[in-house]
Amino acid sequence: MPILIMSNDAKLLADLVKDVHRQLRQEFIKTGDTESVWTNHCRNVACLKKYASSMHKLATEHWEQLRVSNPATSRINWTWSFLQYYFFGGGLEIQRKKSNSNTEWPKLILKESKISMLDVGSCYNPFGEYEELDVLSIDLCPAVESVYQCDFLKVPVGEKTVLDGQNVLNLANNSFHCIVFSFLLEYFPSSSQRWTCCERAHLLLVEEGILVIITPDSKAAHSNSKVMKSWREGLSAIGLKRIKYDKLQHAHCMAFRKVSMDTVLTFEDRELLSSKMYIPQDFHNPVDSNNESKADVKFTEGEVAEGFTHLPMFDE
Ligand SMILES: C[S@@+](CC[C@H](N)C(=O)[O-])C[C@H]1O[C@@H](n2cnc3c(N)ncnc32)[C@H](O)[C@@H]1O
Repeated sequence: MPILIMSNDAKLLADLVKDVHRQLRQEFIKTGDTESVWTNHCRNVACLKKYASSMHKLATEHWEQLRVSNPATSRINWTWSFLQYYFFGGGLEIQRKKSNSNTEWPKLILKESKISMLDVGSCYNPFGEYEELDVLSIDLCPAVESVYQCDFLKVPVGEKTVLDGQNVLNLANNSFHCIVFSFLLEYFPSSSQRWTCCERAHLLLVEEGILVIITPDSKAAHSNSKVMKSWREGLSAIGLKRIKYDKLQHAHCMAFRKVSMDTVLTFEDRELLSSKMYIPQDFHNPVDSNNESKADVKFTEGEVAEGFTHLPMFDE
């Protein structure tokens, strides 16, 4: 297996990206106020732009080399090959048979044989290269012109998808065959924001549509199996059933199938399910002793040390 040796340039870029994640977490731990931390972050245009150009460069100039030398390490290749299997290679029919229910599944219609994809936190539109995908790429701060500006946490969801220039004004319910969160969820400092993203994905997907979640981790699969299990349980409670999991060299790659339409959650349900979307970094800062959700998750010191402390392709 080829080893990724990070050049000095790649390390600087990765440090910049990691620093933004770290600062957001620190602000959140200090104030406990997700809303104000997020609003301030979104106003910091200089920081967003620096992040966007660093991430773009890191992915296209450095990680791309690894993709070419060892395609099996690529989150982009993994996603594409899973979508081909599911939508064109009989995977969807296999899932219907497996579910063993009498559900009358609606016909899943591909427009002009294309899979409509929403790539959230796209940055540089990595899925734009595939002709069979009709991609709407969105980002808080796009690095390239083909990506639309949109805060996925806040954008209204309704009847239609409405674009205005380079901005997304509205996203349509039940309209996407696939939604991708590639290296997105760990950007957020709170598990409630990660949960909001997943609930929104559920709303936006057609029935039997696929949510792909990719999260960085260079450790062995078992090191964070507890975290991945927790995410799986949370998402299954709203009818997003995990049907594929692979551990790549630097990432966990997962596909969730939307198997049910309606989920009515109480405030308490939502609190509990949000807490399932934790990442080990949520508990790293020693000043977070007031963080109540800490009591819900028991990590041994070893587990914390083995956790996502290595934000993989960012750390090596
Ligand atoms: C680590 S980068 C991942 C880029 C790309 N998906 C990849 O796999 O290389 C995370 C991206 O998520 C974007 N992002 C963070 N919060 C977002 C939000 N609320 N709405 C849209 N994009 C967001 C960031 O601006 C950043 O470009």
